[in-house]
Amino acid sequence: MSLLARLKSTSDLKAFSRDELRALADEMRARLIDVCSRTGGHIGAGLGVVELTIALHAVLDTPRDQLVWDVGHQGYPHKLLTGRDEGMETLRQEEGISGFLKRTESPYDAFGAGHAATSISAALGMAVGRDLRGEDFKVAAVIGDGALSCGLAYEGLNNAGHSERDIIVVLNDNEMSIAPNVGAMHKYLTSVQRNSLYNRLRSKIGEIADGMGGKTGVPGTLLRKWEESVKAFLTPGVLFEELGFRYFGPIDGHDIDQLVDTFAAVRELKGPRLVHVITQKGKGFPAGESVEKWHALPPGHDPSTGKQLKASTANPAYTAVFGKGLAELGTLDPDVAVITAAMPSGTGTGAFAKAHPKRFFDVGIAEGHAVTFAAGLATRGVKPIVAIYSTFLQRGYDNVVHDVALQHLPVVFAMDRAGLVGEDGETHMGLYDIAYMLAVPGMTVTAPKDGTELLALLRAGVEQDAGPFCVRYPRDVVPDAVPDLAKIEATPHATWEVLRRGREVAILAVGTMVGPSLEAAETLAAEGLDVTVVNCRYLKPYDELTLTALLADHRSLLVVEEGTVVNGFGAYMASVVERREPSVRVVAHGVPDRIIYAAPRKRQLANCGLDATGIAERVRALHESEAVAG
Ligand SMILES: Cc1ncc(C[n+]2csc(CCOP(=O)(O)OP(=O)(O)O)c2C)c(N)n1
Ligand SMILES: CC(=O)[C@@H](O)[C@H](O)COP(=O)(O)O
Ligand SMILES: [Mg+2]
Repeated sequence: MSLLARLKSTSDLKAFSRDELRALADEMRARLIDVCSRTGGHIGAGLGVVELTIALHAVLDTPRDQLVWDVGHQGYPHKLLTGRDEGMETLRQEEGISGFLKRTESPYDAFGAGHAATSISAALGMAVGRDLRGEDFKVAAVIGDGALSCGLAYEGLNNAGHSERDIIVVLNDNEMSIAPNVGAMHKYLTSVQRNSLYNRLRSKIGEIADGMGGKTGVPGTLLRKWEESVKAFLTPGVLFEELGFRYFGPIDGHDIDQLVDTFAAVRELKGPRLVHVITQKGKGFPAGESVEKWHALPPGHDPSTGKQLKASTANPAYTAVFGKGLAELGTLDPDVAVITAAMPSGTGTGAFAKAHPKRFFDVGIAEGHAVTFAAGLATRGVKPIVAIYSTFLQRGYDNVVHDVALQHLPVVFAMDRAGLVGEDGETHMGLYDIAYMLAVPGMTVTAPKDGTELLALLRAGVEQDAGPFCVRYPRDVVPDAVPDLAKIEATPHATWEVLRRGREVAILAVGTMVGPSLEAAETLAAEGLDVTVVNCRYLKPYDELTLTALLADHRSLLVVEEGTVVNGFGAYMASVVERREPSVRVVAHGVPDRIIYAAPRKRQLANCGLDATGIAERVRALHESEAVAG
């Protein structure tokens, strides 16, 4: 029987020998590599924390003790140990095991996440809640070195450090974010970690102590004090100790003995303490460790090489089109600068970074900072493009309003992964950007219907200097063949495109919804219902002339958008039309006001009625209700 199969609860780990724990780690790695080759997912982070996960569950009394994982993308080994081994075959699938941790999935998942750097704050809240209610358990947060580039992590450390609460922070330091980690904190951690002087002194102290009969007795105590002060100078302990934490480490995150012994000792202490653990991201992946590509892999890959088994015949992704166009734009316009918040590959900005390294900035997982930094650049005549996922820009919303919009600064927001994102599920949905950007005074809000229009809108954003400008595009492939950026002209400001002329009902389609709306219109035409289809590439400011013309010869408008229906473009158009032509009915058709969970993107679109079938159905219903109303 495999060791994993023997494990009925995490408390069984306490009876495992150290050799069994090591064998369990090997078994878990093999299982993760195998299962992820079919399901895809965040393989790299999990492989790096196999021993760490085993040690934490072996020492802590989970789920009574609260174990909080930052982001949750490294939670696969935790899932294996907490009753979800079999379910792993459904990882990231509809109604399957989530790719992140979820309170509804298991009592072992103390706190849900998907966005970075929430763990320390959440753990402190739990520790304070425990104390207020007079309860007795431990709370531990595991946070990565990448997440330490995020301001929220310091807010948590700052608050926890001098609180005197009983809380353990485990810093999982693998020198990687998704890409290699960046920033001063990263340099500090690695310079200390690699400090051979400390490592040499530490072993020297050990030798001397052995010669004196160990570290007990008066000379031994002195030696230990000396070691502590050497450590204070040469390890990151100083920084964390100044913040109010007792610091332990750095320790080898793949050495079960060191991990279990350290956590066992640290668990018994009180107050804020931080254990610094050094790990290898992707450890044991047959094709090598610590590689950015192994952060996440698609389903159906070769477990020994990470390569996709079936070559894709699909068109390029919007991200790839954007990335290529961006690099070309950087060549045409020397004032363009690009900013990413730790997502260089995800946002496709690698080609720009390579071609124009001085104008490329990876600021770490620091979305708010990225936005305000861009605002600063814009004050000096630089043309900043913030390439960011829609979901992560939520972190920078105050900065968008306060630092960019109120000062009318021409910052371009290239919002990738806007709309339904598929298997990452609810934490990563880009469903709110239309609503939150439309609400910002002076913000130009746009969405392209295809790759060519994406680049045309990008040009429009960079060529204007009136104020902030955003363009949203999906986690999908483009429907068209895209020419070089130099051959594409900027989309004229505040214009729509009437793609099909009909009567009675006009579909106002936003971005990705243009294609399926045209398809729906063809189906409806075959049934004798002739509808107008408009590509509303500018959501704000909208096209006054075209709207006026539509209001003159249509009885109703169906606004179709891949974003929340609450306060989206449909709601905006309804308020505009109500003032201008109250006899025309406006109906919003977007993502319903509920949480959308993991599933293939196509299924998510269909479930929301945002495919040709769903749109046609909605038009029919609208037309029928108009007919009844006379
Ligand atoms: C707010 C936010 N921005 C960006 C991301 C995308 N992201 C997911 S994991 C990750 C890297 C995290 O690095 P680290 O904390 O060191 O964990 P590791 O993957 O190295 O284990 C990033 C940037 C995110 N999840 N949340
Ligand atoms: C964990 C995390 O936040 C990222 O790794 C995210 O899952 C990337 O999403 P994409 O796969 O859409 O780039
Ligand atoms: Mg890391």
